[in-house]
Amino acid sequence: MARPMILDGQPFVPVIVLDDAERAVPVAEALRRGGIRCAEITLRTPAGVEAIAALRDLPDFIVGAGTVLTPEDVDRVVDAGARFVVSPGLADDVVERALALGVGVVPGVATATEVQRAVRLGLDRLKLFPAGPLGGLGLIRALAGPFPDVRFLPSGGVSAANAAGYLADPNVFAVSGSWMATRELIATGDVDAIERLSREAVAAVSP
Ligand SMILES: O=C(O)C(=O)C[C@H](O)[C@H](O)COP(=O)(O)O
Repeated sequence: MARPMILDGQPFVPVIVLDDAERAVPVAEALRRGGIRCAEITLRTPAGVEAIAALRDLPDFIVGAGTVLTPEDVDRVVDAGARFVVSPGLADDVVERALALGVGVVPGVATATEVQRAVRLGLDRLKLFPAGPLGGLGLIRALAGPFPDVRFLPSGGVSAANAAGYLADPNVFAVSGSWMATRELIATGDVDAIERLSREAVAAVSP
């Protein structure tokens, strides 16, 4: 039985890479108009922390941080208002700091060894990264054998074409990716496309 978590009820976690923090609010509002109410703002760009701060008080929207690599990263994104942190890989000190601060934490795993270590840290929601190259649903099915209580957030190669397939798997709690708000759409300010792609993603999994 999975413990409650901040991303419950959010099947899509957009991965947002911002070159300019001023784009954060228009992008998040476009996601929200399309029916997506959370985003992972990556620390891949220097604008990341400022963008998280810009979104912390946006109503009906959960902001988190991605590419969180160190405990110091956890501190600065939580200070800025992040309510969950995501990492590409598994680092015990990052997980421990996030748990101590009481924010959601979804580290990346790619092997059974890493799943086992994450479970021992007390986690049952893990990002599978990079999901596509690693084997996608086939790997999730295989890992669900020894780890039936673990639920995954596939990321890396998730698209409009395969998102619904992932989400139909009982060991997937959400999918993440950049396809509905690519760096290019963000840079050109094409919020209409971001809204449309978000709406299409949501519609594809709605009953
Ligand atoms: O930035 C991070 O911290 C990451 O872990 C990587 C992202 O989750 C994937 O790069 C998203 O993959 P795409 O949807 O294929 O673009």
